Amino acid sequence: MGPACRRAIPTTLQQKREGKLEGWEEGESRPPPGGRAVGSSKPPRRRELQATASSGAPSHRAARSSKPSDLERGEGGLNSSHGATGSWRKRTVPPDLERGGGLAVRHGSWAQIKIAGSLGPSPEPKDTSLGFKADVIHHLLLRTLLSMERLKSAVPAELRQAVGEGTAANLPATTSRLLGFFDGLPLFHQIMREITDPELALCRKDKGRAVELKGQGNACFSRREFRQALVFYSQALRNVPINSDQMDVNLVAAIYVNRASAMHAWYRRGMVNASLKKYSSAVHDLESALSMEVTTSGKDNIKQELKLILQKHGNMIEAGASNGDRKDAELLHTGQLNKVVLECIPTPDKGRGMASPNDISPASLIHVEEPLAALVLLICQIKVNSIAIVRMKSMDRGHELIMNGELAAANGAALCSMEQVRVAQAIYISGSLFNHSCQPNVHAYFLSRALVLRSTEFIESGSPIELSYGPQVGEMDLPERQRLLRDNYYFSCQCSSCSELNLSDLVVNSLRCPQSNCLGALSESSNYSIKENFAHVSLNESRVCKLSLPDVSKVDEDLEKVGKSFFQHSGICLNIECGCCMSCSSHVDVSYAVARSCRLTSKINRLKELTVVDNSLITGALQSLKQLKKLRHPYSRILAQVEDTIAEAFAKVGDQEQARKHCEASIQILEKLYHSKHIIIAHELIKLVSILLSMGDEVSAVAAFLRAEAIFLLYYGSDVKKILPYVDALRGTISDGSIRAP
Ligand SMILES: C[S@@+](CC[C@H](N)C(=O)[O-])C[C@H]1O[C@@H](n2cnc3c(N)ncnc32)[C@H](O)[C@@H]1O
Repeated sequence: MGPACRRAIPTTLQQKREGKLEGWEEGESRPPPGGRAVGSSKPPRRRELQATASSGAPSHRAARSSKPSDLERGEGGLNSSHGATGSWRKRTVPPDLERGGGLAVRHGSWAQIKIAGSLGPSPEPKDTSLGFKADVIHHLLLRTLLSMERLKSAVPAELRQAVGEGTAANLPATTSRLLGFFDGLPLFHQIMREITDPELALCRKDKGRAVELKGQGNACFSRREFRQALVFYSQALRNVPINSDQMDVNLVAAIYVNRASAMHAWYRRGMVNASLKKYSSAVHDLESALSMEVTTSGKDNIKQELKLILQKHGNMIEAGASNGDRKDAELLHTGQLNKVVLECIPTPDKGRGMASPNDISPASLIHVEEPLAALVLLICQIKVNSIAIVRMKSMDRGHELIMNGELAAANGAALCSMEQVRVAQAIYISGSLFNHSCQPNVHAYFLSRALVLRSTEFIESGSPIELSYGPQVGEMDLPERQRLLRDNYYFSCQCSSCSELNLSDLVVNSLRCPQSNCLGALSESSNYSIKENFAHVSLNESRVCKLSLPDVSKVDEDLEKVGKSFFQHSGICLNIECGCCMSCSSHVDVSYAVARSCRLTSKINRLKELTVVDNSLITGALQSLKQLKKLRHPYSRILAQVEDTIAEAFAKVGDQEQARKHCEASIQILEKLYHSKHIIIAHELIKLVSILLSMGDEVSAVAAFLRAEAIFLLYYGSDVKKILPYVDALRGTISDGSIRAP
């Protein structure tokens, strides 16, 4: 089914539609959500679309239904006209169709397929040139048109217009023309054969079963399980009797329309989400819609909507709003207008720290502070209570190409790698009251020398507000973080990631279990001794720290698979030495595995040093990758890095399909090590965008870009333009459609 078209409907016709039809027919006692109880005098529900209207969404969007019409008898559903106020409305039926069974087709819009099966006394069924009773023809046509968009898009524009603008007076003429057209269309006959084939459609019918399946479909729809709803509706159609003697016209129509609604739910939900400024959700829904869409015109419409979302998103940044969630955006607004209240509070194990008496929404501006100017020292050695001023530096020409609008021409050769470089060290009086966390909830960056802090997640009132002094979970394992903090800042980290077992630390530098079906991790250097509900971590002989073990009922599936022993043996003493699987206790020779892994990694990394890469080098690197995967844990950082290196090499030789595959593999690992909204994922997604654009896959590029942008906004808010100007340039390029495959 194609998405609702964005075409304006002439006012007079629209007015006719809006004014004409009354009366919801008896039928469904419990329509799917938002569909109004048929026959009820209550106004239809407004929940989602009211929100749409109040968010100032364009009216053509507000007018679309996000519910199944379950109109059953031909008049439920929504009018897809411009100028709607965003409330639910009855679907109106053009006057020309009120006389009996009939249909009108408007290109590109499922919602505009009108069914008027029982609006008035049906005329006597007429035999047609096809030899079917007229009512059967109509419903077979309906079935055809609803389930096979191909047929709909085959109708010439002129005929579509004639049908669309038809009046009661010329109904016989227009429907005859339509039938005449279909009669001469081989595709139509093929579809008719399929529909009337007893094997496929007309035998083994059971109306009771069809009703039951339709009910199950509706129940799924109510729960928003659209895929399953679709399955039930399709099964219902297979069971419903379709012949002139037994066919329950209304039942057939209802199932088709509900099925169409289920198929279309993603699209409509995407539109509603877009109107609510939930851009990430909107992109997800539209991608689902795109994957189900079979027609080129429908796909084009969805792609068009994706681009529009991108533009809207851009406007939102202009307005200073940040992430894609409406609630967050509202909270952010408050947060920005009324500066977040901060309190310096005592903490149990880190001295003083910062918190707020209020909840803080993601991307809120927490703090801005100029340094004590006299004490700004270039790359000075003073570390305690001073903060390193860092800048993001491009490591290749990718960003420059974006800014110049030349990314596509570069054919993915430059992948927009970024690195952080320290340019100065300074003292910030209030800034130095923020404690460190290896999984911070605040991101620190600099506008010139001013320190800016922004929340990257929701922070509950009273919770510690902490930034990272450098080391972070995902980037390095626990012993390394502890060492760095001790060496540079002279404290032993007590943050939550250094106090409780977490997945990332177990896998980041790990070897893989030799048992092929085991996801267990093997540390190459740390030993764990489990006593009661704690794991004591040591490196060689020296103690690193003590971790509490999370409740097994609360740990995620991955952590349980990776470190089963931690949970199975809680309460008793157990040692897990390095080289021993944390899940099944299998052993590997650590020194051999590590040495071989190093050799393989450096072979692959040679690709990075070469400006010209040839295919034989890549083939060698792929072989090394294969071997490396046998040694390293699938979520290990080394694998993420080499996947990234190989992606870049493939991009350089112009094999974008392979570049994409490896870039995506790298992102998947990084999502395990960090989290899906970490800024490192955003930088990787920009590389992916560059690859996708080189492939000419604009739709996927837009989706990846939106994800990246949402993360950047979380970290930099409206400052993203100043810190990462290429993001804005890239958005402009994508949304004005100027990038084409080279
Ligand atoms: C920049 S100051 C932060 C404010 C400090 N807590 C205070 O009371 O003034 C850095 C010091 O705070 C403590 N600290 C900060 N983060 C910590 C952490 N994650 N674990 C333990 N101590 C921490 C350490 O003593 C560190 O040297």
